[in-house]
Amino acid sequence: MSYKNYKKFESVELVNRMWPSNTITKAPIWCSVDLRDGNQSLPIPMNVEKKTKMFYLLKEMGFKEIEVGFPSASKAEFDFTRKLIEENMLGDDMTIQVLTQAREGLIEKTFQAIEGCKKAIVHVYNSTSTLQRKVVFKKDKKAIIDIAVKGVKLIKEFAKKSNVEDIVLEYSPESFTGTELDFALEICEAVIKAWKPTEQNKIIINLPATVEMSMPNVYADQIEWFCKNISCRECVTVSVHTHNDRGTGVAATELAMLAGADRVEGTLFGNGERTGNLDMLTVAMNLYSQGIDPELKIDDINHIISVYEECTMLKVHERHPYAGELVYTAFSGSHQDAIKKGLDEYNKKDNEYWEVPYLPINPSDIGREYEAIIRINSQSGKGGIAYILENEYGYRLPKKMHPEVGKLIQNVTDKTGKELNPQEIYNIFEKEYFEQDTILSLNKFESIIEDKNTNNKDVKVTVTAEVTFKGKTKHIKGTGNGPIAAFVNGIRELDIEPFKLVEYEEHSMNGGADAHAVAYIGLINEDDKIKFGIGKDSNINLASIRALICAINRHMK
Ligand SMILES: CC(=O)SCCNC(=O)CCNC(=O)[C@H](O)C(C)(C)COP(=O)(O)OP(=O)(O)OC[C@H]1O[C@@H](n2cnc3c(N)ncnc32)[C@H](O)[C@@H]1OP(=O)(O)O
Ligand SMILES: CC(C)C(=O)C(=O)O
Repeated sequence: MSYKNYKKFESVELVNRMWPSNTITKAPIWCSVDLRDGNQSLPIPMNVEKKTKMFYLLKEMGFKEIEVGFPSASKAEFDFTRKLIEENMLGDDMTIQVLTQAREGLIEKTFQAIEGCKKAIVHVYNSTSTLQRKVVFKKDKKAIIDIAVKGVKLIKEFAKKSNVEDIVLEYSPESFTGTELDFALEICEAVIKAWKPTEQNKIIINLPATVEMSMPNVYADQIEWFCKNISCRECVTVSVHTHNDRGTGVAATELAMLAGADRVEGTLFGNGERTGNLDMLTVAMNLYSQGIDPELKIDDINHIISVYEECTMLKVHERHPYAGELVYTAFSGSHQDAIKKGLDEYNKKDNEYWEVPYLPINPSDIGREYEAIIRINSQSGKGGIAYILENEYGYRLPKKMHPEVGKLIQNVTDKTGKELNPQEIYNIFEKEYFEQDTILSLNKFESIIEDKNTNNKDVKVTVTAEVTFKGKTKHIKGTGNGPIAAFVNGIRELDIEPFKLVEYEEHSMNGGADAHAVAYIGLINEDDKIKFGIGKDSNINLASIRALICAINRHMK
């Protein structure tokens, strides 16, 4: 490796740079190039059937401008464009965009492809970069301008003859980021002069980072410089089209929007040449998470992923922003703890804004509500485990019980090193608290409130019960100010190590006919060790007694 083989990207001389102080307040005009730029970079390009499927997805999502292909490139591209038009697949408010090189035969074929369409954007490009002028075209600047202008004039002629009611021209100085800015401006001015746009019939000038060559702030400088220097700015829709070679395609687009871009081209999940195009979904979700309407329908991200994966045969990465399988999941203890507390707090009141630690958006906004937000492995903590037991199984463990249950599960994840799914967690929990070998068990139970007329303080409860203790049947009787106290007094005669009841919580579970009470009891023994028991029953008194017996058994085990 030799870093000396590479040259530094020159910064832009921009006086009174404005974009750093600007803010984004609305969605740009979106244009999906999935069916063209996305398609041209696939090992197996989409056929007409897959393009149709992808088209309907983009339509459903609310894209009004879609680059449907490069009709002069192949039969599939041409046939798909025809199908769209002939089968009337476009919505009234939609415009198709078609790409062509600035070559007569290709332009002619492009116009044949869009025959009969109401409105179309004809997108013509030629590379303008210093490098491509030298090594690909071997032409000077004037000759490169000639290619563009001739192409535009041809489009104008074909447009006059065409039956398409409304034709918008888009011109891309391809490899804009590798082009001297003054030359990019010069060629665009020549194109504008040849096309003669007006405020009502604007031209789209698309400034692609065909290859991402610099930091996103430099791209923003290029866009601001261009917007400030182009004549007839009001007749021009400035469009950006970034790629992701340095991994900053999203950042470059967002800064370009600050710098004056009106329109954004990109693809779903950033499919496209090499490292891909701009991921439009990420930009849209970034807007959404700042309280700005993205003007795209993204509320069923799983559906979008499934159509995308089927059509492109690519996979959305597990860590993909907003969409990846793991992005709404926390394995690590401190994250889980904070998420659980944040969700508890959020669900308590009518909050105006979503604010939950580690979750920039509410996953349910994009249809991810059924996903396990918290997943458990050896990095996880008690908060996450408590979250699973509560959310999946309805057990609201007392806070003081979390360390005990956490340890129970962590012992298993430490041993196996594997992730435990909720069912596996529940199985361990159930075995520990409901299916343990018992030293003490309850066979029959009856409680009588002795003095109904006194106020609560003086209520006396007498409990009679049959229990099995160390394999022998025993009948016990005890009195106390409640069923638990009465039962505790009743079992004093058994040979049970002394304990003190220090924690008690209860809640109901499920509803209607299937309702249960769940009680949690924490006992400390003479060594000051706390152990919890859980009891579940349709009767709250019995739930408490069962919790007490469970805690005793766990202590004596
Ligand atoms: C950055 C981008 O994504 S741009 C879009 C790129 N997408 C695609 O290329 C996908 C579809 N393309 C194709 O199927 C084919 O390239 C076609 C059908 C368009 C053209 O095919 P061909 O003419 O057989 O081959 P090819 O593309 O190699 O043509 C290169 C010639 O066109 C010239 N050329 C390349 N781009 C342009 C342009 N935008 N305008 C005018 N001429 C161009 C080249 O200089 C070269 O000229 P030469 O033959 O005199 O050396
Ligand atoms: C045709 C142009 C806009 C392009 O796809 C690119 O430069 O990446």
